[in-house]
Amino acid sequence: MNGFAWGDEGGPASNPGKLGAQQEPRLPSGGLTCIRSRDGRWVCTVNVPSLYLPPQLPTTPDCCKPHTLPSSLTPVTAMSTSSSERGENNGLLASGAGGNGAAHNSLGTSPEDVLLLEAHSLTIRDDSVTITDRRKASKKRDAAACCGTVAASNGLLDSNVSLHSVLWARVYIGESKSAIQIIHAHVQGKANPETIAVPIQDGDLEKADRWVERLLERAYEGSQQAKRFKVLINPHGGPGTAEKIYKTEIEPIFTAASCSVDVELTQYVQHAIKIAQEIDIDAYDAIVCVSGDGVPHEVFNGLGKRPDAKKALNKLAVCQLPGGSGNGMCWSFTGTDNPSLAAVALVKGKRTHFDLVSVTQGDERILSFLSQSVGLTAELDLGTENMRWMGNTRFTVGFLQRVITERIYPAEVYVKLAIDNKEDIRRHASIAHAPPPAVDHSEEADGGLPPLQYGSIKDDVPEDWVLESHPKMGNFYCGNMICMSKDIHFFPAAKPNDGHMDLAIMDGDVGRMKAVSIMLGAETGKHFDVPELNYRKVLAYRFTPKNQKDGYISIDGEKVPFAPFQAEIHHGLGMSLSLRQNVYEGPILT
Ligand SMILES: Nc1ncnc2c1ncn2[C@@H]1O[C@H](COP(=O)(O)OP(=O)(O)OP(=O)(O)O)[C@@H](O)[C@H]1O
Repeated sequence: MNGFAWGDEGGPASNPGKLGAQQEPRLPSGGLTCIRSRDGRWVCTVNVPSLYLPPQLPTTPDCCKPHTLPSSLTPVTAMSTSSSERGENNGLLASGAGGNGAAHNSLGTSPEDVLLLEAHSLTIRDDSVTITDRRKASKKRDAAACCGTVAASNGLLDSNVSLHSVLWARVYIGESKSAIQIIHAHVQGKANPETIAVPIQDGDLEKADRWVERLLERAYEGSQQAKRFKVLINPHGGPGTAEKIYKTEIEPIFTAASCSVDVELTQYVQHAIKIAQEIDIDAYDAIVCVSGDGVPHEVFNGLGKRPDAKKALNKLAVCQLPGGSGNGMCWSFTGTDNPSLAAVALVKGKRTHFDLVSVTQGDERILSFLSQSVGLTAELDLGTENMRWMGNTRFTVGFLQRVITERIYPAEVYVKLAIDNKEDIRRHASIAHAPPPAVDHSEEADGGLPPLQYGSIKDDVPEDWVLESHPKMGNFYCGNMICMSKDIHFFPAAKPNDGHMDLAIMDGDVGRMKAVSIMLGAETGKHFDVPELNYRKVLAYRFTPKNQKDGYISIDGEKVPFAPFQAEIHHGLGMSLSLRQNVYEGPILT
C-alpha cells in the first residue's frame, strides 16, 4: 500500500482516542494507516491498492529521499473537483458520463494516456482528464516525504475536467509560444465553453499531437467528433424565444465543439417538411430542431415522404433542443431542457435508433415520433394554446382546469397487444439492452417507408386484434418516449428501440383526486402502479371516437381531424442522438 500523507499534532481528529496510545500502524476500516512519527506528530497514509504502485516506490514514504510520483498514479481521492462539476449541472454531467471524475476513476491508465511535459503532466483517466503542475506537486510531495506535512490538499492537482465536458482539444502553435488547448463545458447553472491552455515546448509537439488525438478519442468514445448539424429554428415555437436561445446558449457550445452548423429559420407552417424532403442527407449528421415538438414532427414526415425515406431516416439523426413548451424529445434523450446542457449532450451524443409510428387517418399516412392522444392529454396539448406564454406551466394549469369537469370521451379501441400486464412490462423495462432493429437500416437500405404491416384505417381490422369498449374514457395516451415534458415521465417503461408503443388508458370518472395523483405520480413514474391506469405495450391499435361530434386528437402535439385513426409501430426506423446509447433519461421502473 502507499498513498499521500498528512500530519496533525493531535492525531487524526476522527479517531484520536484509539490511535493515541499506539506506535504501531493500524488499519481502520477506511483504509487509513496512522503512525506517530519521532517528533510526536501523527502521520496517516491512505491505502491505495497495489495496482497504483510503481515498482520503484517504497510502501511508505522514505524520509528525506524525495521521489517523483508519476501523476498517473496520483491517488484519486486527492483530486479537486469544482463545485459546478459536482452537481450544478441538471443531472446531465453527473450521470454515467462522469461529473465527478475523482469518484469514478479507476486504477489504471495506459502510457498513451499520460503526457509528461516540462512543467505539467496531463492524464486521461476513466472519465476525466487531469492537468497537474508538476513543480508545485513535487514540492508538496517533497515536503510531505520529509516532514509528514500536507501533501493531499486540493493544491496537488490543478484541474480535473470530466471527459463528458471536454468539447474539443487542439495543439495551438503560436509564433513564440505553443500550447495544448482543452475546451470544455464549464457548468454553473448553464454550460459555458472555457479553455485550459497548457504551454508546450517545440520538442513536445509531436507527442502533444498524439495525446490530443487520444483525448478526443476518449472524450468522444461511441460518438462522432465535430458533427455536422443542420439547425432549424422555429422563431415562433413555444414562448417565442428559440432564436435567442440558440444564439446565446447553443451556438457557443456547437462552435466550441468544432461542429459545423448550417442554420435556417422556419418561415411558415410545414416549412420543415419541405426542408427535410429536399435536404442532402450526406451533407449532415443530424437535423437539430430548436423548437417545440412540431418541427421534429415535420422533419420526420418530410424525410418519410422521400423516395429514399428509409435510408434518410437512418442516416440523419433528428434531434430537438428546447425551443417549445414541452420539449419531450429533448428531455427523453438528454435529460434536461437547459439549452446549453442539452447542446453538450448532442455534441457528445450517441446515435440511437428509435421506434417511429405510422398513423393512418382518411387517406393520410403520418409519421409520429412522440405520442398520439385523445381526451385529457389532447386537450392539454391543443386546448391550451392561449396559454402558450406560460411555457411549460400551461400544462399544469390546463390539467387542473379540466380535471374538475371529469369529462369523458367514449371510444372503441382495437389493440394488437404485445405485453398486457404490468408485471411483465416491468420485467421488460429492466432489460438493459434493446433488441436490434427489426428492419434493415443499413446505409445501403433504400426505398420509401416500410409497408404497413396491418393495413390502414380503411382496411378491415385484423382478426387477432382485441376489441375494447371504453364508454367512460377520460384519457387515451399512446407514446414512444419516456418523457412528454418537464416532470411528466408518463411512459416510464418506454424504450427507444423496443418495437412497442406504450398505451395508457384511464377512465374519466376515476375521481379528481385519483386523476391528480396519477398526474403527480408521472414525475417519478409511480403512476405506473396505480390500478386505475391501464398500461400496456402494443404493436398497433385502431381508435374510433363514439358519441361525440367534435374533439381533439393530437399526433405529436399537432391537431388532426376528429375521426377514426389507426397506428402501428416501426421498430427502430428513426435515428436520434442521445446522452447514453439506446437509453432514455428518466426514472427507472423498480
Ligand atoms: N415561421 C413560422 N411561422 C408560423 N408557424 C411556424 C413557423 N415556423 C414553424 N411554424 C409552425 O409552428 C408549429 C409549432 O411548432 P413547434 O412545435 O416548434 O412549436 P410549439 O408548437 O409552439 O411547441 P410546443 O408544442 O412545445 O408548445 C409547427 O406546426 C410549425 O409548422
